[in-house]
Amino acid sequence: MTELLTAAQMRAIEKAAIDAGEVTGLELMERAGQGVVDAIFEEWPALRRVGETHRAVVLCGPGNNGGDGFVVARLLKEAGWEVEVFLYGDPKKLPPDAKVNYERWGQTGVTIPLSEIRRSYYQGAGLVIDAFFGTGLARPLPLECSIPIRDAYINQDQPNGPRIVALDVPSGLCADSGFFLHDDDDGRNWIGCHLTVTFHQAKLGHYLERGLTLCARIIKADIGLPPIDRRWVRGKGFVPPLPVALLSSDEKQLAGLGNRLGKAKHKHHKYSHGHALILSGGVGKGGAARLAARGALRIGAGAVTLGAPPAALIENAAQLNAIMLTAFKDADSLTETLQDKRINALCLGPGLGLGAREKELIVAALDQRSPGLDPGPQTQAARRGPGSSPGLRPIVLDADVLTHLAQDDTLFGKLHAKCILTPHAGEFARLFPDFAEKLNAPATKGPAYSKVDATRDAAKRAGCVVLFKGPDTVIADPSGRCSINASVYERSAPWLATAGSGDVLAGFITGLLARGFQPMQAAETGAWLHTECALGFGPGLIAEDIPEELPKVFQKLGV
Ligand SMILES: NC(=O)C1=CN([C@@H]2O[C@H](COP(=O)(O)OP(=O)(O)OC[C@H]3O[C@@H](n4cnc5c(N)ncnc54)[C@H](OP(=O)(O)O)[C@@H]3O)[C@@H](O)[C@H]2O)[C@@H](O)CC1
Ligand SMILES: Nc1ncnc2c1ncn2[C@@H]1O[C@H](COP(=O)(O)OP(=O)(O)O)[C@@H](O)[C@H]1O
Ligand SMILES: [K+]
Repeated sequence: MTELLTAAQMRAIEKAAIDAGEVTGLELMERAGQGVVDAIFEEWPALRRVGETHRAVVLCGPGNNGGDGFVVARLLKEAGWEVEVFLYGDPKKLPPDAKVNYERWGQTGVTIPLSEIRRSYYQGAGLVIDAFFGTGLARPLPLECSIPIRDAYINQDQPNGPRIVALDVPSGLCADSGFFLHDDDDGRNWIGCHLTVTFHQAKLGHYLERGLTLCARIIKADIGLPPIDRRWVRGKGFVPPLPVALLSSDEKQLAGLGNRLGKAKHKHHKYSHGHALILSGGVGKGGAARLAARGALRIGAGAVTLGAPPAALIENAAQLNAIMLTAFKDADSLTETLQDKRINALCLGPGLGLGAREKELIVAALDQRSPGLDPGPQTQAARRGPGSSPGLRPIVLDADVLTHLAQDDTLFGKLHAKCILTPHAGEFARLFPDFAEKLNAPATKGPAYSKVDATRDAAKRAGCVVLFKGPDTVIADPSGRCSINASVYERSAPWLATAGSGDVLAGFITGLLARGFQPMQAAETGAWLHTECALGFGPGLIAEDIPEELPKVFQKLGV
């Protein structure tokens, strides 16, 4: 699984390798620069053609990101390019490795102070290298630096305008949060690029917030560092928190998922695949719950029952076939239904309603204890896992339930380790106003408080898994385990932002819980499959299409 790193984790990995004598900082910088040049030629093979004049403008900053820029300048020059290098800052103050590369570059070319750059420099340039700031950005991007990048961006519209390549991160972007650091609204955030080449591992900021649009495309250059060492993570002092997993489509992850999803195959009857109960709202309000129910059934729950108020039974009966239907007059009837130990996962929220009856239903669902509860097919794993609390049913809490929880501290206090909260940004802000305020405050200093921080804090406070939706869906549990399901780059599916899509996601997760998945695993797998369905269907997708795409995704996974 791909791990996303913070700037501090990246520095710690680098330091450990250097301290162990495995590599020097200078070697890492050389490999970084070489990795960038290789990535550029791979991305745009025409730039490699010999016998043609190619020109590059390299914009260097005062730290090691600038040092990488000097290496790129030298290597391009060695490949026959005309190269102009500009430096923001005082060359005498460059850190040691960057200074060595500044001097090496000085043997073949000149370095011009950034203050002398003019728009005309971009004319005829095939490449602009943004090496102002990387993981060390601590304050907003100086205007002096953002203007040249903006000018390059303007020039890109000219015939043969330059391709802009960001080293590590587009300068100005906080590598931990994906926020653009700024202290006012003066247009500094006019940055962007065509390609971001990062080193060793991608950083959190590439997959969060503005990073999703500013990085354009990410290539990871291998600079020969070892993977993050688990012992450091467990040992005292090593840059906690844990690295964040990126839910991607790499082969290892696909094989693991296929394996897990395929596990229930050989069970004997429908109830050994679990039984999910989804509560619906009143008359005319059942669509969201029906979408969730369809999602739960398609994802493999053996049986799915929709619980509706008596007045809404006929309306639901007219629309459901494989999904069973039952009436809940009040909380007592829910408690009675929950005597059925085969019901092993619940979903409350989509279209449920905001009245007193619904609140009582939530209390009944959260309070229920059933000592003989069937934990589902993956019994052993479920018993061992952190969310295992015998007798408690896993519950997905979405939509209206999140509003109830935001309004009532007692209700919030009833959350337990088998709950999963699935807020979108608005719901998150109602539920966790203090974390949302920190998250939405202007990001002026690096590292800025991120969506990962907010989701981890929320999971800790709630004592359960929180899945914070968006194109960058962040999932965390109270222990700090965290992952991102990012619908960007090769997994971009903006058409997933369609009415009812979140209800289907809630249903997917509920169905996986019924199948015995642990809460964190159910949330991660549900979110990943949700995006895969959208990718498989393509534009034009409506919420009803999402569950119907699952069989094809399963086929691809070999389930
Ligand atoms: N880690 C690794 O394994 C490898 C890392 N490598 C490369 O190193 C990069 C990280 O280098 P880095 O730590 O020197 O930070 P970088 O981003 O160049 O900037 C720091 C400088 O900028 C300054 N400064 C900050 N904000 C500012 C602002 N707004 N306005 C003005 N100044 C500001 C800050 O000054 P200070 O805050 O101390 O005053 C400091 O002088 C990384 O992204 C990658 O490209 C590779 O070589 C391969 C291996
Ligand atoms: N730009 C986007 N790209 C990909 N997925 C998105 C995007 N915007 C939202 N989503 C996803 O779409 C779903 C929307 O859910 P939600 O906001 O609850 O909508 P609804 O209430 O209409 O179902 C979530 O799973 C979210 O992660
Ligand atoms: K940069």
